[in-house]
Amino acid sequence: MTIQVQHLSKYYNGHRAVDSISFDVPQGSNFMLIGRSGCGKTTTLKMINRLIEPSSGRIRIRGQEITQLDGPQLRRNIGYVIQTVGLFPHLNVYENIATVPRLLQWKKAKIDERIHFLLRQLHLSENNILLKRPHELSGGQQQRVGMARALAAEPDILLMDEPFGALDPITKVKIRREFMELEEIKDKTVVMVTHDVDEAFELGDRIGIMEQGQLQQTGTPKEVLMQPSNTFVRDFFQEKRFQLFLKIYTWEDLAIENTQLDIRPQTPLAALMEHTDHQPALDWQQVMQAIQTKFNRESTS
Ligand SMILES: Nc1ncnc2c1ncn2[C@@H]1O[C@H](COP(=O)(O)OP(=O)(O)OP(=O)(O)O)[C@@H](O)[C@H]1O
Repeated sequence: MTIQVQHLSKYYNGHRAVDSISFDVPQGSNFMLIGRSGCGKTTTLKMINRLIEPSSGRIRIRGQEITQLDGPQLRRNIGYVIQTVGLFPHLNVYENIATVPRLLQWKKAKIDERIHFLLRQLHLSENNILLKRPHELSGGQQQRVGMARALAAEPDILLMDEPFGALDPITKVKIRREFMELEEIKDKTVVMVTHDVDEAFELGDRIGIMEQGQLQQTGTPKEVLMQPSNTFVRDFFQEKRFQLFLKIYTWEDLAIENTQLDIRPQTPLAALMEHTDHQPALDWQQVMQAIQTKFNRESTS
C-alpha cells in the first residue's frame, strides 16, 4: 500500500517537532528516515499509525486519508517494531506473536500455522521457545519475536523504529541481512527510522534525511550521497562517503564485467567481503582503479 505524506507538522507547546514534511512511499518499497537525535523521526513514524495525531497536514494510505479511519483498525494492518522490542513481559512468545491475529479472531489452527511459519522464517527454532517469556530470551531472539509479532497478521505496512538499534554490532549485521532476505518483507511497504547510515544504505530504496523537523532531502541512496541538495546532507554522509559509495555501486555502475561472479554478489565490496574464493578470478587492481575513477568523476560532477 502506498503511503503519501503531505505537509505534515506536529507542534508540542509551540515547538515544531515536525515541520511541513512531504514524502511518498510506493507500495512494496523501503523508506529510511535518518537524522540526529530529536530531529522528529519517531514523531513522524507514529503519525503514520496515529499513535500521535498531526497538528496539520495529511497522510494517505492507498489514497485514503487516515484521519477518516478508526485508529485501532488502522493499526491492525500496520506492523510496528520498536527498538526496545515492546514485548508483553507477562505473556509467552506464542501469546505475544498471536496478539493481533487473536484480536482479528483468527482460528487457532490458522494462528498456529502462521506462527510456525514465522518461527522458521525468522530462525527462531529453539526447543520450547513458544513457552518462554521475553526475559528468558537473548536480545537478538527478542528482536526476532518482535518482528514475528509485527508480521503475524500479514500487515501491508511495516513501521520500524530503530529495530536493530539495541543489538551488538555482529548480531545487528546478521539480523539485518536476514531481514533483507525475508520473502515476507519484499512486497511490504516499510518505513524505518534509523541513526545508522550503513543500515539506511543497505535497506533503503529511498532515504529521507531529517534535521530540526524538516526533511532536507529525499532520494535514492545514490542521489543523497552523490547529489546532496545542501551542505547539511553533504556533511551528514561526508565521513563515510567512500565506504557508502562502495556499498551501493554495482559492477554495472562501474562498467566492470562480472562474468566470473555470475552476477552475484552485486557489488565489488560484497565480492571482496564475502566471496574470497572468487578473488583470484578478478583483476582487483583494475577493479580498484575503476572504483576510484568513478568516485572521483561523480564527486566532481
Ligand atoms: N510528547 C512530547 N511532548 C513534548 N515534546 C516532545 C514529545 N515527544 C517528542 N518531543 C520533542 O519533539 C522533538 C522530536 O522528537 P522525536 O522523538 O520525534 O525525535 P527523534 O528524531 O525520533 O529522536 P531520537 O533519534 O532521539 O529517537 C524533540 O525535540 C522532542 O524533545
